[in-house]
Amino acid sequence: MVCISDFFFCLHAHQQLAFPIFLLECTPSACYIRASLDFKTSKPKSLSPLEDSKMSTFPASSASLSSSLLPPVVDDISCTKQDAIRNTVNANPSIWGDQFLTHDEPEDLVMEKQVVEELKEEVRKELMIKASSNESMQHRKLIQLIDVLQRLGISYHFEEEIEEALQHIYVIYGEKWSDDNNLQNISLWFRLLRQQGFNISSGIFKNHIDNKGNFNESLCDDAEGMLGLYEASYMRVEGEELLDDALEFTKTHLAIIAMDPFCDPLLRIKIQQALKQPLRKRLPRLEAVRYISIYRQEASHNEVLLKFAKSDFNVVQSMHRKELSEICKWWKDLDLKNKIPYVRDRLVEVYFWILGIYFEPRHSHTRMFLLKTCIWLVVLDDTFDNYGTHEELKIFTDAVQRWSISCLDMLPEYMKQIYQQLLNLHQEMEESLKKEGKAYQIHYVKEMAKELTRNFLVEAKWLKEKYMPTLEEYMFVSMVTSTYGFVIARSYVGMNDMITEDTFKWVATYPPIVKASALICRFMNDIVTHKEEQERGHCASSIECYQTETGATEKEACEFILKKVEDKWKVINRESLRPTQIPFPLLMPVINLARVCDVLYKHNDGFTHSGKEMISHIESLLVQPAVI
Ligand SMILES: CC(C)=CCC/C(C)=C/COP(=O)(O)OP(=O)(O)O
Ligand SMILES: [Mg+2]
Repeated sequence: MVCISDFFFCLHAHQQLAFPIFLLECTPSACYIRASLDFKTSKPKSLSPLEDSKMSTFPASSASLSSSLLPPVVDDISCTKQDAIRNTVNANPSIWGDQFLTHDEPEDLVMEKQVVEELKEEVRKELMIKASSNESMQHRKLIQLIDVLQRLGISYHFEEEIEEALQHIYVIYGEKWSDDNNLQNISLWFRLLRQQGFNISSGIFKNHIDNKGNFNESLCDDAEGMLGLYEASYMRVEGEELLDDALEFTKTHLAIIAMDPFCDPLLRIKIQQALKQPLRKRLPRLEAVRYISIYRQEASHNEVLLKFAKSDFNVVQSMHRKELSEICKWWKDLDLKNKIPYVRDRLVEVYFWILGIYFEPRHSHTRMFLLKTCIWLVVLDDTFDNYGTHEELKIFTDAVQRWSISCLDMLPEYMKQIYQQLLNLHQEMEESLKKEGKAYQIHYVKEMAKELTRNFLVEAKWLKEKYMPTLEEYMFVSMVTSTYGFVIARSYVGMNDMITEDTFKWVATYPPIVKASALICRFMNDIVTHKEEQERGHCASSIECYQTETGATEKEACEFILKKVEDKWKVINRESLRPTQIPFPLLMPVINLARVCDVLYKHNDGFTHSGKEMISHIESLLVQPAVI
């Protein structure tokens, strides 16, 4: 009999918190908990604030944790009777079936690729001509061109040129946008520069305020200007009251304009879409689909840009379909859908999520690694949140901390494959990174996986002990279990040469922008999933924590949490202003991850239960070609 008696201390990346997980005794075929070092009775000296918190009563739903028959897959686990209490909620099957398993390249792809290559150079020239000019008229056209390129989803071809062009604009107009008093142009200048991380003052908008401090009512006649100001105001940081006011003012008046029966139909659509979701929160790839259809209706549209955007979209879509088909085959071979049926089969939705982080062809390799580990993440989340018993989860967490194939024997049968996959995926990536001299990166992502399971285990413990954390305690743990730190670190693996060891160290400390993105995900997810989760048995969410702490109603709690989401966006905006702690382009996955939540979790849990809107998003990215 092999005996392993061990303490594990959970070290949070930067807070240096420590607490024991458990004491184990294992045999190769069976494993059980010999003694559990309870948080309340076995505190080591340096404890997490979580451990010192008072335990309060948690209103567990009567429907929670139903004792049920174990499926055959776990029959051979030796565990105590109480360990066998598990949730058995099975997820709805994927709505996509085998639709994405194969992919045939469209016949006209070769031609589309040719169009892209030809038009790319034409657009590049135009960009360079405008960027090298000293005339303010050309500069006006330059920022309009950059805006269109970004919205059409083709700016990734010209990242260096756009960076240089905006640098140039910043040097000339860092304080004030030319003599042009046109609100649409000022707003565009402001938004583009802020989006690119240039710290320009919002004071310029004071010109549009009367002596009582209100925005001039005359602006209401300038719908395009108001639309521009509305989009610009979403670049606000904490304390920018002027932009808070601008947002309220434009929201109110744009809604009135859109209701006017004489409003131009295209303008009405643009306003309605903007009010539904501001540009700052839109996913670039979805924006490309939307904007191609809007732009072609604009009288002033440029035919070359439109053609280029359409062909490029279709070329990239075909590449995405190839990636997805590869992943579908991998997933089918693993057969986890049948082996562990409690897991949500949300392959396509995960792919959508990853495309939200980056869609560009150059990230294909990293995207595939990220994709596989994120699919694994859903398996992990459902194991912790749904199927695994507390004791099994402790064993699993321990095995992840040890990260060794020798741990396989201590795991319950159904967990073996999950664990094996974890090791395989990282092994595979490590080998590929070694060739590029970047193997060190794997160490950091492994550490974040360990941290993630430790925090998942804290939540499992809260549930088991019916413990109600304070909102602050909850945020501390749940920003990690949002999985965004884990995902952001992975999005950097093999990404490009800007990535250094410091990049990974940076993510691991959850700097403000990472924390903000993670909490946006956590809060938006909580608002739409907390009811269903509480019914099936889940640790308290931010909604329950806040309600318990303040006596607020559920509606009030949701409003409070939603307000926090807006505050976190202000943090993202502030933290993306230069000088940034890591190179500005590396912040894009962090920002995009926050954007994904505004699509997935705005009205319901679009990830778990793909509704009409999500289906339409996924189809527009992966099924329907762009047409003009
Ligand atoms: C690409 C990414 C980031 C994938 C993550 C998938 C995932 C775990 C979603 C949240 O599920 P949930 O609603 O069950 O979350 P939680 O259990 O944290 O509430
Ligand atoms: Mg979950």
